[in-house]
Amino acid sequence: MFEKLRPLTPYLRRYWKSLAWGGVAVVLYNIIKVLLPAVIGHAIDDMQHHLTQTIVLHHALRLLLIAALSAVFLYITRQVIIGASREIEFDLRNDLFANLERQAPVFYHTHRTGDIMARTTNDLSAVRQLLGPAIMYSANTIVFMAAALPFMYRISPKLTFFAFVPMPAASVLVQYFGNRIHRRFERIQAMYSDISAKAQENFSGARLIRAFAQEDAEIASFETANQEYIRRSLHLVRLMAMLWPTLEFVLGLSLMITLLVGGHEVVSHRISVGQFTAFNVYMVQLTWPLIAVGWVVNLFQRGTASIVRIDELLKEQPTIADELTDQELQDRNIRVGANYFDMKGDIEFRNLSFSYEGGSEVLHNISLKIPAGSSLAIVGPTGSGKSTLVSLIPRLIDAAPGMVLIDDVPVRKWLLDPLRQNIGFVPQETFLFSETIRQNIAFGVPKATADQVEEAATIAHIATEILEFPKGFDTMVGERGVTLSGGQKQRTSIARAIIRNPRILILDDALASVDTYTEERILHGLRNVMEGRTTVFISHRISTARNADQIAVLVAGRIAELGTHDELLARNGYYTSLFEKQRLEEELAVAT
Ligand SMILES: Nc1ncnc2c1ncn2[C@@H]1O[C@H](COP(=O)(O)OP(=O)(O)OP(=O)(O)O)[C@@H](O)[C@H]1O
Repeated sequence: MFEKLRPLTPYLRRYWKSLAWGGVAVVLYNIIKVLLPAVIGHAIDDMQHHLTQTIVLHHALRLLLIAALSAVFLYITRQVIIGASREIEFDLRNDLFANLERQAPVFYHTHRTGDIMARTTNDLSAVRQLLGPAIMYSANTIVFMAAALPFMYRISPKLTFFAFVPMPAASVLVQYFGNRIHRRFERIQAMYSDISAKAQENFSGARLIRAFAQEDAEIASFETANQEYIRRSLHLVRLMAMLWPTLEFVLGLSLMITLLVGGHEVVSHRISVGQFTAFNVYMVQLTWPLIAVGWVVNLFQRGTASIVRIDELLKEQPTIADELTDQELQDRNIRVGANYFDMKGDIEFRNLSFSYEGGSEVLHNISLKIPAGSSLAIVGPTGSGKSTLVSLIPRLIDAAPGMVLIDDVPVRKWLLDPLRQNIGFVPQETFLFSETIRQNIAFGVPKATADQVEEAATIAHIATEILEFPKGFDTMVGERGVTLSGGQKQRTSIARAIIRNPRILILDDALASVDTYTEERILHGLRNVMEGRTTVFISHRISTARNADQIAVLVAGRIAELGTHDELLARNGYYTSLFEKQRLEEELAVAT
């Protein structure tokens, strides 16, 4: 079990001072507490001999002092140990989030959000309980036992021996139940992850579920999962329900033995009534800690199951990360000096072939140069690999080394930060945060001024619509605010890319939801802003593509045609047929 706790070592080391102070407080608390039965025993013995008002008062004061001191040390124990457990939980949560934040986008395709959420909440809380209450109670139990045993032994070795006879049985029981609790708890947590994932998908997919009238089916399916969860939980409850009374029975057994053996010792005058009472008080004091062992074991088992699950996420290495060796970094710095982070914006795909993990090849032997300051439009049938191709530029996915280059340097030999800071990317699926429109546009540019935000919005042709909202740019978006239309979201997303003042702008079908008139005005604005910068845009519309310096037609992962609008029309291929089709559509639209 301790092997499984190894991931906690660095955190425990960080708070060793607090934990050491907690340890000192535990020792002092228990030393004080162990004096209580002795005082009671003396008081009772005194009652049988020479009891005076003063002696009673003395005993009472001693008890008061013990109560006061033990209260103080208990306070310190709880404050320090529970406090440290909260601090460790805080650090773990931060580390977890930071590691999740570094993962490549593909990580979130292969891991369910609900499962990740369950690990960062429920499991984290189980680990905190292990570090706080579980450690505190077990330390208290162990120290109190160690402190009380010499006192009990002094009263009567024989009585001590018999009183503790049932204890090995308790330890065997705890061990046996502990293993089973651990296994059951793991199964419960796995089910909890499933339920969280299901709930999360239902909330995100609310529109789809309503549109397909699948509420009842989803409720039924959720209930099935929930039933399985409760079934597994009740399994654990049954186990716990057996553990506690069994432990209590074992303790009852030892109290009975104490009475039998102790009574005999008193009758034969080997120990006094006071001593016998003190012994019983020790046994009673031991009852709760020993019963708590069952609970503590449960906390330990839950905590270890959870730390394993958390550690899996902590150990996850980002599949896309900086690949420059220190030597390469140094060489590059010397060669380019302070301008290392500067980018001209030349893009090249060199004999690029690409397949997603476990899948067949999506892009085949693509060679293409996009000179800095020029524009490239990519058109092609759906699923032909357009998004895949542009995602390789900011390394959202990685091709084999040397296949994608910027300024003649393979993208994998760029540092991720400067690479991505120089690229404005508008993905196919827009995502806005539940913040103000201003914050959404200024995302990644925290120092952006109000003027810059408005200017970016003007170029993206969204400013007028934003200013019509009662709170203008300070309007909240999403769950706590307005719902923007698909086209408004796209344009906000374009403004977000523009404000970064990127050397390379990539628009992945980012004008699909705006009408052709607005599209033309946005493109016109972009042409001015992107003067001397590189633009790559994917489109299904000829109207978007026609003015680009180069147009690439991608069919089934290969470049089928490449050239300017006029050159491609002259070839009479896919591009021409797309052009004819769209011209016909336009004519029909005008005619009707
Ligand atoms: N994350 C992924 N994992 C595995 N396969 C993927 C992934 N993303 C895309 N693909 C596959 O790669 C191929 C190309 O997809 P891609 O999204 O690049 O096409 P596209 O030309 O942009 O399509 P569209 O015009 O419909 O957006 C498709 O067959 C798709 O199923």
